[in-house]
Amino acid sequence: MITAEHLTRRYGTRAVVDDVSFTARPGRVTGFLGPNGAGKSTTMRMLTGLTTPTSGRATILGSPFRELANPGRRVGVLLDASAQHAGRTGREVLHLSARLMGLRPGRVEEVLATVGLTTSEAGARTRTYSLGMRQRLGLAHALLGEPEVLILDEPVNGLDPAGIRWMRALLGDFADAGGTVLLSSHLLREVEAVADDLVIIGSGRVVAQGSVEELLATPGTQVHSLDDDSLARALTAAGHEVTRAGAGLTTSATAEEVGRTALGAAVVLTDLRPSAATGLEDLFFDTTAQHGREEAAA
Ligand SMILES: Nc1ncnc2c1ncn2[C@@H]1O[C@H](COP(=O)(O)OP(=O)(O)OP(=O)(O)O)[C@@H](O)[C@H]1O
Repeated sequence: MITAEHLTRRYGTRAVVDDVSFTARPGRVTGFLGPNGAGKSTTMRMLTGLTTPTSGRATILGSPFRELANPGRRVGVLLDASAQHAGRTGREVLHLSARLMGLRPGRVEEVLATVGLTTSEAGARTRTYSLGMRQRLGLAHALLGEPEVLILDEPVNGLDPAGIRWMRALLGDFADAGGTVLLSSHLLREVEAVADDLVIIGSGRVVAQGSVEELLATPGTQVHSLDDDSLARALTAAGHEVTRAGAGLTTSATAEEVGRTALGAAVVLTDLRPSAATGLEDLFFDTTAQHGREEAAA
């Protein structure tokens, strides 16, 4: 289990992560999706204790990451696949970490086989690796300590379609065995293929979250009003789901229900239409376009 509670990180006066809350549950692959610069890496760095939040809190398996004893055996982390020592071989990188974590002999060979790095690839210096090989080594490193939780920043980046299919199977098996997986991506198609749940972020804020099925099946209504806060409260109180979509709201309520709720709450509607989010792609564009990025589903 990974929990982010009101995580905020400011640089100067700018909040690059702004009040981000979500839970990644065991047995599920949670995709953390957003355009370039949305704040995914900064959030992951806060989850793993590398960046201190300005406010808010993150826990993994019930504790802040920095308080976990032997964290490599609880949480596998892949934040930057290029961060490995360029002059070491893949096998050396893994052996060093295995020794630090006190792992059983044979674990390195096991994990190399899991990620599909051949004997000759494992024996080559990492400076010669392609991006796809780096991702496989990074994943091997994350899996090495047989953790319960995986936190992976853009792990699919650089993999070919067969590699993406392989990654989906591997992460799916990890979650099926009770593990928790959080992986980020700026590419909707990649994450859609891998994730059970999604947290979508734009300009540092969570703009939508839920299971892929829920988010895919977003029939309902898009609404703009002169007082979205009051309308959101009234709709929620009436039992409807409400998602912030930049300026405006998306809700599970029908247009008539929105109209009646707005009347009861004395809120003036300025726009009311069936939700355009008929698929994840629409949803992703809807929720991120207002945040100034168009290339995200490229
Ligand atoms: N140390 C820092 N100082 C100042 N600004 C920073 C710092 N680290 C990140 N930022 C800014 O915070 C914003 C979010 O960056 P972040 O790397 O978290 O985004 P991201 O969603 O991971 O994007 P990408 O997909 O491009 O990696 C960016 O505008 C970035 O320039």
